[in-house]
Amino acid sequence: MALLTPEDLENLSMQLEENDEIARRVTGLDIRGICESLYGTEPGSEKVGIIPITAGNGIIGNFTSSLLYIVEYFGFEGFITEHPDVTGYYEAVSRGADIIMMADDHIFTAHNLRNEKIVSNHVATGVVYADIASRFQEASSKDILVIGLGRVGYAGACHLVNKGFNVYACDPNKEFLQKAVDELGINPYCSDDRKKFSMVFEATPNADTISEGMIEERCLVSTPGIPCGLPPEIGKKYRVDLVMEPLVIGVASMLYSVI
Ligand SMILES: N[C@@H](CCCCNC(=O)[C@H]1CCC=N1)C(=O)O
Ligand SMILES: [Mg+2]
Repeated sequence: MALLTPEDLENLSMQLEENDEIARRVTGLDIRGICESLYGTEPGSEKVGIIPITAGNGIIGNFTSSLLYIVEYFGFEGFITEHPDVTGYYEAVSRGADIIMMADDHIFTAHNLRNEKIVSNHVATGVVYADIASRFQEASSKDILVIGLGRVGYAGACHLVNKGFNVYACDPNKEFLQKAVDELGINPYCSDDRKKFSMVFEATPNADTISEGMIEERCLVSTPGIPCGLPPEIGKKYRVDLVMEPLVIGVASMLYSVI
């Protein structure tokens, strides 16, 4: 999984404001509205304990402080434990956390101790970015393209199939593609197909995964990025609206999915 860097997490509030405005313009809802509509939930007074984890590559600068900012922005009460790891877990529960958030290099999870709901950042991120793409108000049909069928892309594709969209998907890994065809009934797509889309959900760890032949004149691309799959010159030429930021939208989706 692509690990965040402290630089990815600089000026999150500006990235959030920009994406809130774009989401509102192209879907009619801001991030909060999309999460409420997606999960049918609203924040109560849940207390969120954020635990730094030293496993693997260890602490990422700005990570837990970014989580605290996001938790509070969406109306929850949050705190970062003084200690990391197991000691931090004990501290969070002792301090009355209703929801525990923590991440090693493989899984970033939110676990609600009260209703026992648990979610990974992969699933929550895939679902919310796919949902954003599917809400494009200028979409010309129910056809939607999913690029990447890893843990994030697969979760998003599954959500879109359940919402009744015509899901076309591609992945260089033929096993990932076959699994999605077999289990989700998606239509396999390859870039030399003549079909163009006005809604694209991209979930790959690569740049330049979106090519001119894939997109219609008006098009919404929704992706957690890192890096961005849309080449800037194509974005300009086709007046593409892009919803992309590294952490906030995925974390908001995690929180709303476990309350
Ligand atoms: N153990 C570290 C956090 C490690 C997070 C690694 N996971 C990612 O970078 C994922 C999360 C969203 C995008 N990539 C700490 O507690 O500071
Ligand atoms: Mg995100």
